[in-house]
Amino acid sequence: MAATTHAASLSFLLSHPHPTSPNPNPNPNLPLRRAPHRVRCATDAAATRHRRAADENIREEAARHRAPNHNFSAWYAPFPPAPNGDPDERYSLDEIVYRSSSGGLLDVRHDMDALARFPGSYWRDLFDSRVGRTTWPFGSGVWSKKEFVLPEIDPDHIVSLFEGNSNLFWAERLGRDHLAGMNDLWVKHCGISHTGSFKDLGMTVLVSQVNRLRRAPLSRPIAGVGCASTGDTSAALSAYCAAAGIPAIVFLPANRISLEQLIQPIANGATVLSLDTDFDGCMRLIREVTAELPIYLANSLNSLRLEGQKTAAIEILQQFDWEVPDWVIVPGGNLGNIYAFYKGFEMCRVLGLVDRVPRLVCAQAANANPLYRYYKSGWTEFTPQVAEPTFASAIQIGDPVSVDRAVVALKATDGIVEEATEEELMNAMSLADRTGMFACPHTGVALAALFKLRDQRIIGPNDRTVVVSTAHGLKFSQSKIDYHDSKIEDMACKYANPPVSVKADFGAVMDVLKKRLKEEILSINI
Ligand SMILES: Cc1ncc(COP(=O)(O)O)c(C=O)c1O
Ligand SMILES: N[C@@H](CCOP(=O)(O)O)C(=O)O
Repeated sequence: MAATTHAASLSFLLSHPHPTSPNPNPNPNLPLRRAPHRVRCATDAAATRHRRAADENIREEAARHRAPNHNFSAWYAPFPPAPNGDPDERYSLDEIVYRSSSGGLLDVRHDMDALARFPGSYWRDLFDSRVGRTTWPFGSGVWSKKEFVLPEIDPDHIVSLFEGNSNLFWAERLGRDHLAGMNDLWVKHCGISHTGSFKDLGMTVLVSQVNRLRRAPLSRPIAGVGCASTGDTSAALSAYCAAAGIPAIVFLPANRISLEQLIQPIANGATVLSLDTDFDGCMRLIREVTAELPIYLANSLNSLRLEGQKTAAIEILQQFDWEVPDWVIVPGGNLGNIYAFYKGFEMCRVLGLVDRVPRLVCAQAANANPLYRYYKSGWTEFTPQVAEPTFASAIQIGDPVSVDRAVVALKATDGIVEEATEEELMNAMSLADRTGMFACPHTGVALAALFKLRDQRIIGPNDRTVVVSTAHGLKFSQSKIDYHDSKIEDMACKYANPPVSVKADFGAVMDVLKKRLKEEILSINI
């Protein structure tokens, strides 16, 4: 352990150090300047003022435009700080460590004093100036917030697939017609992403740090990166490792993930172990294996992942022009993401980008609801469970590693935990699809929680509410096929919309359409 003499000062959990001197140094990243040594003709110069030379790639260009070092830094510290523990316990991010000396979780802490030397308006403007560009690495929604994520990493070590910057969808019809006139309902589509889930946000950070560790001068002996997965972490890990040329090893519970998820690591060249156990069993095994072999652990037990995932929260604020929504609803499984959202919102509050944080709701499948039960016990008793199968298969987790992180997030935001039965989550997903989405069952869990909280009038009609969609619906097409085939035992499948088989004959087709469109046709008097 690299204990230092510094107090583990200003964590973001402490109260807000007021932003002091504006000191907004000119943004080092924009506009891009041409290399002085490259000569272009005068007519070309105006048109291509912002373009790099043809023989230079965007990494090389970024290397020429190195941002000044403001001494921003980050390190690992125990989570939560142990009351009787060593207040100076901290570890460099270049160490390979997943647990504190007492065996607890770790958290990435930032030097908030250094960041707070710039006012909130500086950070808002800087982040806004980077959106939607191709500048390395800031074109990524994660790395556009690099100073809040991994401030010290060299851009040349970053492994990015330009993740983030995901769509924030105004769910106009779902809110108005199906949620008693909600007019400010939004869905943050984190699943419209490179590998089809929000895991890309964390994986770019983790794999970038591994890339840094493996390369000179650190040259750490890391043979590969491994994870246990319900299908999305494995897809993201495999893609980022393949992009960086690093071996990936994934442990999957046999027959419990979708075909679309399974094919992703196979296609990306990962070593795929299909194990005859559930996710919690895979998690136990990967922890044992990474303790024995030089394989770096990529699950969210590793707090680096959450640094990337928290940028989705910052992005939501940015998309609302730095206005804070009232509610954010997140489906929860291993429970890293709910904490990541809290961390992103809280960091923006502490640094003065916004003045409050939203209330968080964690939504669980009733078949895999250890957090919900804990919440209902008044946070008195946490009991891990053997999670039952659920259509929201990526959250079939009974012993979540980040349960303590989730509790901190929920307590600090006056949060709520809700659950959804299989029928509730499939109906919520299918109803959302009928209003133009193509949601995954996990998003269905979050939507079902919204329906309940709206019914109970806990969420009001004008509350600005964001539902976090965590994966792309196309990854879970079999569940939709079963639903629309009404093939699910004990489920009415009330929004099923099976295709109609019709003879290829004009009269037969007309009969079907007249029957189907009867009311619409009558209303326009054809
Ligand atoms: C699609 C999807 N949604 C939600 C979750 C829950 O995220 P977390 O495990 O961070 O709670 C996961 C993974 O667990 C997931 O893959
Ligand atoms: N849904 C996850 C489960 C593992 O979660 P992690 O965030 O701890 O990696 C998956 O897709 O594997």
